[in-house]
Amino acid sequence: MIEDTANTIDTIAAPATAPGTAAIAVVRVSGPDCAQLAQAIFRASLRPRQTSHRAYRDTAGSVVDDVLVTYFAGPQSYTGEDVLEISTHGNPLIAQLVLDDLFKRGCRAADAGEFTRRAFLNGRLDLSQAEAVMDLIHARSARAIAAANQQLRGSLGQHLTRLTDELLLGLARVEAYIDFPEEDLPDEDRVIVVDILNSVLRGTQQLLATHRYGDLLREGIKTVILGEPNAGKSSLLNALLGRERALVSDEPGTTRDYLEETVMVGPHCLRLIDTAGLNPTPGTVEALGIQKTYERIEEADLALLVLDANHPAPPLSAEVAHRLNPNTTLVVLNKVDLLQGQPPVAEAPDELPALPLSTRTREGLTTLEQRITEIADRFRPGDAGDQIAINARHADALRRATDCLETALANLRSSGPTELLASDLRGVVDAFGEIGGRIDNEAMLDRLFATFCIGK
Ligand SMILES: Nc1nc2c(c(=O)[nH]1)N(C=O)[C@@H](CNc1ccc(C(=O)N[C@@H](CCC(=O)O)C(=O)O)cc1)CN2
Ligand SMILES: Nc1nc2c(ncn2[C@@H]2O[C@H](COP(=O)(O)OP(=O)(O)OP(=O)(O)O)[C@@H](O)[C@H]2O)c(=O)[nH]1
Ligand SMILES: [Mg+2]
Repeated sequence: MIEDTANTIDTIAAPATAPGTAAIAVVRVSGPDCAQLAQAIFRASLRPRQTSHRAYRDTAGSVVDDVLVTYFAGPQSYTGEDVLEISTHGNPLIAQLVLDDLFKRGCRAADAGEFTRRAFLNGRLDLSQAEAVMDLIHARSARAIAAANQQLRGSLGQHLTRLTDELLLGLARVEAYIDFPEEDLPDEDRVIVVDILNSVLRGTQQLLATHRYGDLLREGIKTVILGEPNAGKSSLLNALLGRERALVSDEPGTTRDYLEETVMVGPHCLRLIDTAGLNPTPGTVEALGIQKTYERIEEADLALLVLDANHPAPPLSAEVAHRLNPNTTLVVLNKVDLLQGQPPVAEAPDELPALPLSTRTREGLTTLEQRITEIADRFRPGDAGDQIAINARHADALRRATDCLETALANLRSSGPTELLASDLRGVVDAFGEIGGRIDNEAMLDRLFATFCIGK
């Protein structure tokens, strides 16, 4: 048992790799006891950041496994603390024996996210980077990985630092006048501060505009497949998915209730929703299904309208037509394998973009995937630069920042009290700081004011 030292930080341990049989399993340990643990378990002092091949011996001195072990001396580690990484043979039982032994030696089981939490608390990552680690692990598309990678490298933090620095220049001018309550903010300062606030507001709105794309990346692009009964909607879902997920039959009205599946299309993740066919004269149950189809169209980011290419397209009902956005709708003229070289009979309604396809021969499927990718890429707002895609927590903070900025601008227009103006600007600084998890804004302000000349 490791003695409890004056240091109250626990040494935590947990599997770092997923459970199950694999080539290797990694157990990660972080905290002040790592060096002592390494000495006791491997009977050697490990050189930091060098991987050694050792026998893992438990408290009884028996060899548990033949492992590779790496010791990281804090603060040069992922968590900023001393870290041990132990790679065992990839049998979950072996990893469990190692963990049990580590617990016997005084380690505590790590809570979910605790290694990254420690990295944040030790200043290795800001909060948006810590979130990016989680985003990376859960990313379900190449685009989502790219965005999370950028955020992990600090892109969002850098944007916010720029906006904060700009704002602080304005705040400094305002603060300078708080000490002279009898004097009003001079006009030349007022103009400068208004410019600054407008510029920060624009930057904030650019970041906010990436929220929808962030949601699409994190949750997948909701793509509804709709169309007349028997057109091949379920067959299209199966074709995109690459497996027979949905029931397919030559009987119209096969799909009664909608069903949803996640699929990768190029670099994007789609939440594909197969719906009940739009029968103009439905039975009772069918009508319920069609009502649900309308609701799914309403919520969708993207719509695939499937028509049978072999006969004229039925007119789109008003309920459907008004819910379809021409920029995010593709018409699939299906079953072109039956056309025998003739052009499609069906025409896309309302000049919607259409493409021929056969779920049977898979002709046109690659083109469809490309077109979907093009539309999905357009969801990414261009003006916030690179790959920023904020999450709901960021959006919440940025909305509060926007409110404070707008109040501050109104205050400047009406020559309101300088104290209130300063307090609103501090509100913006706080909201920006919250995104990076910065608690101590006061210290940041002190640092900046120390370099800024406010003695007018
Ligand atoms: N084996 C292993 N692979 C891994 C991780 C890990 O913790 N262990 N990571 C965890 O998720 C990611 C890599 N992230 C890491 C980030 C920083 C440091 C680190 O030691 N940083 C030190 C040294 C700087 C350097 O040499 O790069 C530091 O920041 O001071 C390690 C891993 C993905 N792959
Ligand atoms: N020849 C040919 N037949 C197809 C093609 N795609 C689908 N089918 C057939 O068309 C019929 C209907 O297919 P489904 O996928 O069930 O059609 P659906 O649109 O989901 O139909 P409902 O759920 O009833 O609205 C089935 O017999 C399919 O095998 C195709 O590209 N070519
Ligand atoms: Mg169907």
